[in-house]
Formats: sequence, structure tokens, C-alpha cells
Amino acid sequence: MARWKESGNVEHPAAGYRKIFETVEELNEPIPAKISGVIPSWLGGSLLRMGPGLFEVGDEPFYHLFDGQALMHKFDLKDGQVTYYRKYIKTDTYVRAMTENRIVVTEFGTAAYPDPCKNIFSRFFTYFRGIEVTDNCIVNVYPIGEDFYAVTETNYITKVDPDSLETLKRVDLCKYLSVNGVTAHPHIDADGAVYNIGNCFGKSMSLAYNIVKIPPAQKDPLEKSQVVVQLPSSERLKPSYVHSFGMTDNYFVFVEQPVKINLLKFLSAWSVRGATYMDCFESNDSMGTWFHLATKDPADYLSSHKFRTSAFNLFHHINTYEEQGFIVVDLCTWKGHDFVYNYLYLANIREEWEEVKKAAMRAPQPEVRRYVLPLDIHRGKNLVSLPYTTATAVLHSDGTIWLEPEVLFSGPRQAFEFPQINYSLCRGKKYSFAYGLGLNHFIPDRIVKLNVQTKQTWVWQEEECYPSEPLFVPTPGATEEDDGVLLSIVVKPGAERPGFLLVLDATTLTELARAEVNTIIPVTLHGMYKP
Ligand SMILES: CCCCCCCCCCCCCCCC(=O)OC/C=C(C)/C=C/C=C(C)/C=C/C1=C(C)CCCC1(C)C
Ligand SMILES: [Fe+2]
Repeated sequence: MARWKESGNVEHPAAGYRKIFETVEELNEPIPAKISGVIPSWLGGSLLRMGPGLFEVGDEPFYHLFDGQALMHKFDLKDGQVTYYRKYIKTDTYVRAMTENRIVVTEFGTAAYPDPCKNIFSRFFTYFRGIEVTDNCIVNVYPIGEDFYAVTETNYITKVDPDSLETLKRVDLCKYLSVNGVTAHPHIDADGAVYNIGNCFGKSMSLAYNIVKIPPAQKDPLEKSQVVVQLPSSERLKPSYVHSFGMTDNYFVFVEQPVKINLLKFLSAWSVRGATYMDCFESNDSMGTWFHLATKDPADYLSSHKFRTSAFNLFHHINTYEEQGFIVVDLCTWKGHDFVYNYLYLANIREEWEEVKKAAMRAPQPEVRRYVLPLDIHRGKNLVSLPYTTATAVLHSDGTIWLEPEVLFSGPRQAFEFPQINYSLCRGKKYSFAYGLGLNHFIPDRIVKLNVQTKQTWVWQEEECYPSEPLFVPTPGATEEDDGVLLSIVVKPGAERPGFLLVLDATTLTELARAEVNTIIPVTLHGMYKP
């Protein structure tokens, strides 16, 4: 049973959230959903989402939230009817695990061990064959040209059929681009061009972050992809972890956070039995956070702008835009340099509610922040003269520009995360509304709308319900930014039909409809709506 605290926050003493971290089977065919309420007649298409679905192989458990094998989900909406379908993506990692009934490829926080059946010599050679990077595409799915790819953050992306959910082929981005991996959060321009950012370890360990561009639809857009701009790393041999970046009509914004990948550890870890990606991260407790700015066309790094602020973890940019000579950067931050992923081991998030809360008390605290970067750098007290923000930027004598944010949303251990906007209308533009998943001590238990100009919030929440990232779908021909619906997959463990697609009116966050199915749906991270 969920209980409401006086402060307005919900308590989860029955720990029903554990259900979203349990293994499920894929489906042989789409299953019909029972609809209550009214689905707008114009809403026809597919909600596609990615997440972990298999949390152990044989008797070997995965340990981290980002290790379970990639399960692709689809809710199809047509003529007021809804079906639900899901399939495991047949990545090399998954197929080999199924074949050998054990974890074969090391995941984010789970190590693979050599096959105990192999003799000592072949085990030795498997061990030193080098880094076997995972292609477990649990994080997101997005279009490149006419095709759809399920992705993680490594160099492997997996082409999928968005109708049948069949796995088509694995693509190695290293064949096309000088990157070791790219984020699962590309920006897609109105013309379909895909921009992304990734770490590049380069020859002789020279380090950089590369921003790449895949041109708009043509026969094989990946063949024409290129690195458009290279940004330097603050520290040799230690690039920062990057999960997303900002883009306006004319600029790229890259936030270099104090969560670092120690490349020496990374390269040596793989010869240490039992090491994982998680073992390669460390926090830099003195650098704070650096903002980098580059122009888009022609792509060029603005090396003279040394924007600095205090330490935070960053996973998700909300939106970035230019106004009157300033770049406004809205972010979901976590205060401090302690890595938030340290708190996302399955053993921790499957704990009893009181334990979950205790762990979240020790973790970095979430805050939605607005930073404003001035393009014209001169001496003076505060370089930010935008009338509507309290964010500041001050030029110091050493040439750095110290940034202080305006807080857009803050609640103790209540995160506004997995942000979404009306992307087709507002990407890189001044905007008013962000939609997000509310995390209560890391447990997703509400959907929130935030007016980033007035800070007004709206909430959808229901007893014992665990929603996912809300995707905004605009009403055809809409004139208002928030005229549309939000789609979220919700799990209500005790219910007769425990999984449902929730359709909210994005203006008011009131429920329009739900389409319920007779199955639990495990946690999903990101996804897209395909009209
Ligand atoms: C939906 C509700 C979830 C419930 C709890 C969530 C709490 C969330 C709190 C903070 C927000 C975090 C957002 C993270 C979102 C996400 O999707 O993260 C998934 C990221 C993954 C799976 C990353 C994988 C990255 C890999 C394998 C990187 C590998 C590499 C290195 C580490 C260094 C060398 C290069 C290489 C191989 C790319
Ligand atoms: Fe993400």
C-alpha cells in the first residue's frame, strides 16, 4: 500500500516498485489492451520503449540497473484500439548468453567470467582477446534516416524493425566515425540530420569529445557521417562521462562533469577478473563542472570561453536556446561529484522502502537548474542581463567565467528526471514546458509538468503506480506549446491488469485514457513515439 505523507510525498511501504525490476518473458504476438476513457481519435502510431527485461541468465544474476538484457516494448494505437507487444533484442550479448546459459559479455555493473567448461588454455586466450564491448541496447531507440536503431552508449547500435520488433543487424559505429561510443540522446534536426557526442580515445591516448553528424535521409546516411567538431578533455587520460548534450540553432553545449572514466583503469580493468565498467569511474573532487561551447555551422570550438561552476552529475539536458546574446541551458542536475550510478545497483533499489530512503539520503541531491552563458565576455559584476532569470555569470581575473544557476525545481530527494519537451516545436528554442518522471528517493512514482518560466508544476500520481518517462505527442495543427498528450507506461503491481499505457492531457495532466494489459512491464528508460 502506498501512503501519503503530510508533505505531499508518497510512501511505498509495500515496496511494489520491486516488480519493475523483475524478469519477464517476451510475447509471441501483440496482446489487446482494455481501454478506459477516450483515446484522442488523431492518436495513431506506436510508442516504442527500451529497458532491461532479463535480470539474470541461468543462475547468474545481473547486479546493476543497466545490465539486464534489452527488451523492446511497443504499444500500438489505431482507431481507438490498443495492443501491447514486446521482444528481446537479439544482440550478440543476448544470443551468446542464451546459447551458453550464462553471462558471456561484461555489462555495466556485472562481470562475465570465462566459461568454466573450457580448458585452461582456451580460457587464458579468451581472457586476453581484449575488450569485448557490450551491445546490450537497453537505453533508447531512435531513427537514423528511414531506419530505427536500439542503442546503449557503446560503439554498437542495433537496427530493429519497429513493426515486428525483429532484430535486423548490429552496426559498429567505429567503422564510420572516430568515436569509442556515443550517447543514447542524439539531437535530430528538422531535416532529419542526427547529431551526437561521444568519447574519442584517439591514437596515443590523446583525448577528445567528438560531436558527430549523420546527414538527413539518403541511401545509407551512416556512410556519410562525420565528426564535425572536437572538444578537448579537461584531464589527460580521464574523459568525463557524457550522457547527453545541448544544441541550439547555432551552438553545441557540452557539460564536462566531474564523473570521470579513468582510461588506465578501463584498459587494465579488463584483464582483472571480475572488473566492470562501473569500476572504471572515479570522481574528480576539485574540477567542479565545466561548460564548453562550440558553434554549429561552421562547426568550431570556442576555446576562449572558460565557463565553470560547482560540481554536479548530469545525465539529461532538458533544452537549450539562444536569446539576446545568451545561451540558456536547462538541466536535470544531481549536486556533488559522487557518481549517481553508484546508487543504482539492483540490490539497493529492490530493498525495503525504509532502506531505499536511507540510501537516497546519502546520494547526490537532484535539482532542475538553469545556467546562462553570456556570449559577450567583458568585465563587470554579472554578465547575465536577461531580465527573467536570476542565473549569473561573473568573469574572474584568471579568465574563467563563474556561473551560478537559477533553480527551476527542487524538492528533497524528489527528482524531476527523464525530461521531455515538445521537441518538434521547441528544440533549441525558447520554451515554457518540460515534462518529467518524478523520482521519489530514486523510485519513479509520478509524472510532473514544469513551467520553466513560472516554475508552476502539475502532477499525475496514483496509489501503487510506477510510471515511466512521459513522451509528449502534439495535437495535429496545435497552436499552443502544450496542446497534446503525454504517453507513459505505468505499472500497478496489485491490479488485475498490472501494466498500462497512460494517456494524459498535456495541458492539465488529467487522465484521458488508459489501456491495460494483463502483464507486468519492467522498467523502461527511454523511447519514442512513431506516428
Ligand atoms: C525509469 C526509472 C528508473 C528507476 C531509477 C532511476 C534513477 C535514475 C537517477 C538518475 C538518472 C539517470 C539517468 C540514466 C539513464 C540511463 O538510461 O542510463 C543508462 C546508461 C547506460 C546503460 C550506459 C552504458 C554505458 C556503457 C556500457 C559505456 C561504456 C564505455 C565506458 C564506460 C568507457 C569506455 C567507452 C565505453 C565502452 C563506451
Ligand atoms: Fe538518458
